[in-house]
Amino acid sequence: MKFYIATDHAGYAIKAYVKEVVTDLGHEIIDLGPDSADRVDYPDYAKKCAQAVLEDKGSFGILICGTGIGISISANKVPGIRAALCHDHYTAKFTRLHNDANILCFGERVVGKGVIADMIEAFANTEFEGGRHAERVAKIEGCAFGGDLG
Ligand SMILES: O=C(CO)[C@H](O)[C@H](O)COP(=O)(O)O
Repeated sequence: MKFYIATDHAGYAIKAYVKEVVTDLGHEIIDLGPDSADRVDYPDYAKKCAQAVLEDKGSFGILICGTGIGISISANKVPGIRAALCHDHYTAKFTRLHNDANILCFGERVVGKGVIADMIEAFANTEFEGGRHAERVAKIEGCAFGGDLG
């Protein structure tokens, strides 16, 4: 699998560890910045990662800020992106199974290294289940445009 990763300043410190975990699992990871812990705005990096994931079909993203909230909200403004704010193995597994999430988000100020490694493994090793979930996922884009959900 190929992953793109981006953070804000509050997710910068953990980024090296996350890249190591992804590489150790045998996946590729491309760093979209930032390159220092200087203060930045998370929507800028959410957008960068979301665009990379959409342009590179079949790839996935990892986005990290302090809580994971702002960066996931921002990424989800981009049509076609399903960015999941996860907190544990269960949420990371089920967002692939049921939501076909294409970006994993979490907060550096919220979860520790063990949980992060667990979430990445669950996210990377789980396929979308399809079936009844495919219809629901298809309706998500309807929500994005505020239009017909039927
Ligand atoms: O978690 C976040 C957004 O949801 C940000 O990382 C957080 O708001 C950054 O805060 P500060 O500028 O005080 O470091």
